[in-house]
Amino acid sequence: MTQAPVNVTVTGAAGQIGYALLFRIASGQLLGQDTPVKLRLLEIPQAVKAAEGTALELQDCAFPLLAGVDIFDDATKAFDGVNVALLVGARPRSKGMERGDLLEANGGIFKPQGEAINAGAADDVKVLVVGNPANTNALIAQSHAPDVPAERFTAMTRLDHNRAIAQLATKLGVTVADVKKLTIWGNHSATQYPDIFHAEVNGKNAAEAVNDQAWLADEFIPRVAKRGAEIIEARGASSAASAANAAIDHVHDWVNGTPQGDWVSMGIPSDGSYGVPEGIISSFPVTCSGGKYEIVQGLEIADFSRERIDASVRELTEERDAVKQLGLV
Ligand SMILES: NC(=O)C1=CN([C@@H]2O[C@H](COP(=O)(O)OP(=O)(O)OC[C@H]3O[C@@H](n4cnc5c(N)ncnc54)[C@H](O)[C@@H]3O)[C@@H](O)[C@H]2O)C=CC1
Ligand SMILES: O=C([O-])CC(=O)C(=O)O
Repeated sequence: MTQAPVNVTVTGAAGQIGYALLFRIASGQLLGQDTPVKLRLLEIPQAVKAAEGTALELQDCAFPLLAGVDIFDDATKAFDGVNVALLVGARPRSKGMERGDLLEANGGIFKPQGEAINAGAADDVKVLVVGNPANTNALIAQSHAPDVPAERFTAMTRLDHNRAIAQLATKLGVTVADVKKLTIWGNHSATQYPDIFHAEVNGKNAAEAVNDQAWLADEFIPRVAKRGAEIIEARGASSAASAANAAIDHVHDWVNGTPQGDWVSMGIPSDGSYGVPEGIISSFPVTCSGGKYEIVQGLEIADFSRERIDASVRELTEERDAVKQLGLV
């Protein structure tokens, strides 16, 4: 081992994404093969026993990079000294629950977690919110962590990004490695906009290579945007391994950088770029280097894209206004 362990806190550790995520973090796929990790698992009291079971299995893997596993049911303790926080545990929508109820229930989770991050996180903390509604949950946590730089709070749209790359590669009969510069704009919801107009396939413009507006508007965009529902319908449970994979990709690239000539999609606090209101946590094309991300600037946005970006951003501002009314931000 070449350095001190990095503290990685995972909330909802006993859930299905947690189970797919923890082993990959412990094996070095999150931060790299030179970086030992200490896992700090946060669960609600009823699920601590299940988290303990997962910890036994982590031990049984004898991962050389795993420097320890601690389990908590108290957010303040779980986030003490955290360098990378993966906020996965969230309140799912139950039958008859209105959107406002869902936002309020999640406020009860992400407000205290934001406060705990503010109180105890390491100076270099990076936060990824996976639990839905991810963008607005990230906004809630961020607004309760005034001492942490706002840009450290991010929301996951990497699963949407990866889904879009895979659909595009299938359509064009190329490999996923041939597809670059795809963008997810907006919310991690059915209003998100997967944009292929700046994407490249083997160096050629992807929209020109597709040359099929009907496929783009009526198949590709809705398929990517509603893929979560398609998985639930097929599997009887929501995406777990692919969500964990995307969380690994998101943090890995944030920490280690994006490859030259490509970019990724991250839900990040808007700086006003591309007409997205400052402060809301919306998905943008970004490049990462030296542990920081930067929005890709200067992309031309035609009317087709503008309408769709605006619709998703409108939903995000409505969510922000709703949590504002609830006193959560
Ligand atoms: N952003 C994205 O692309 C995706 C987001 N998701 C979301 O990720 C979240 C987790 O999904 P799953 O693991 O499948 O759910 P799950 O229900 O299997 O697990 C959630 C876990 O969170 C725990 N939890 C609840 N409240 C908590 C709290 N206050 N502190 C700590 N832990 C808490 C629960 O006990 C449970 O073990 C859901 O909100 C889901 O909608 C899922 C797929 C993709
Ligand atoms: O829809 C869900 O609950 C899970 C999700 O976010 C996704 O698969 O994109």
